Amino acid sequence: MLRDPAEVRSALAGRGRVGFVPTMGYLHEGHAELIRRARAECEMVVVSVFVNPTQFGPGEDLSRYPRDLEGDLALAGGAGADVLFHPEAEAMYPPGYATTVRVGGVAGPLEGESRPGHFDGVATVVLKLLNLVGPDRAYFGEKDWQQLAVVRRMVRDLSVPVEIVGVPTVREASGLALSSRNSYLSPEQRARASVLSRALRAVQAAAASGERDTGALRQSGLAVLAEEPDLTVDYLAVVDGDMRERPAVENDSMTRVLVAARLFGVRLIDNMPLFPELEATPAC
Ligand SMILES: Nc1ncnc2c1ncn2[C@@H]1O[C@H](COP(=O)(O)OP(=O)(O)OP(=O)(O)O)[C@@H](O)[C@H]1O
Ligand SMILES: CC(C)(CO)[C@@H](O)C(=O)[O-]
Ligand code: BAL
Repeated sequence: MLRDPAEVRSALAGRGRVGFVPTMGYLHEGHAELIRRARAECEMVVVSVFVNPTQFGPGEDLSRYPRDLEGDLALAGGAGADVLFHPEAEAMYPPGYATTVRVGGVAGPLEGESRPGHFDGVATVVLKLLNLVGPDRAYFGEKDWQQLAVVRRMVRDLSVPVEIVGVPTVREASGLALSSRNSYLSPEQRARASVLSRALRAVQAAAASGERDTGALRQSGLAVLAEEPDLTVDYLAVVDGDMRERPAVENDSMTRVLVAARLFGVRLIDNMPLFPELEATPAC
């Protein structure tokens, strides 16, 4: 394990192609899938575990975010990581730190509206981590679809020399997307949280039966979410590859349905392609 940001690059120098998996820890099988993909494609695999304070808003769950460094070391190593990078917040943001990366466009709607400043924190820490590690490829989960779009935009706009790889969402048998925040839920609550993926599938089914009106597609998902009395919808949106909602959807592999909702006080997000049969991992 490495803790000093100044040491990471030198530890990797001359060791071949580097794959990087940035995380906030409390690793699960979703993270393991990213690490295995990196292991299959790169000579060196670096996983970072850093609960980045700048991407949490006031009143969000920074102080109670789950942590388990021993478990993370075991899971990351088991999935094929060579190095676990776990910096201190003070080392990443030393006194006097005064720079923020702000992505426009794709970062604006949805999570951008619900969590003001969130993507500034994500973009800033991801750029710092990419600069510190210097990977050839960096792996991000499709579970955070908008985050993946924000990172791709930033990397293109700032000419960061890295290939961004998106990895499909790993789910429980119930359909629930794996997420560190699922640990806030009891087993019974977790079973009920599968309502999110059922809502997304209902939207897919409506599209498969020919519906193209965005409002009607949304309604088919909202109707499923309404079956769960303890759920508050934050958003359910059908968007294009630029995260824009349009009156009618196009039969495009980048058309996506995204949902965010609060269930038993826990904020969960998920997404699926509207036309799964067209799904193609977008080129870097
Ligand atoms: N179920 C999953 N399948 C694939 N990738 C995932 C999954 N869950 C998380 N990831 C990816 O792992 C990386 C690190 O995510 P993070 O550490 O925030 O985990 P998380 O489970 O998404 O946590 P949170 O509950 O805070 O959203 C991100 O690129 C994220 O998209
Ligand atoms: C990309 C990331 C590690 C930045 O802190 C975080 O947003 C996450 O875990 O998805
Ligand atoms: N996986 C997204 C990180 C966050 O919610 O802050």
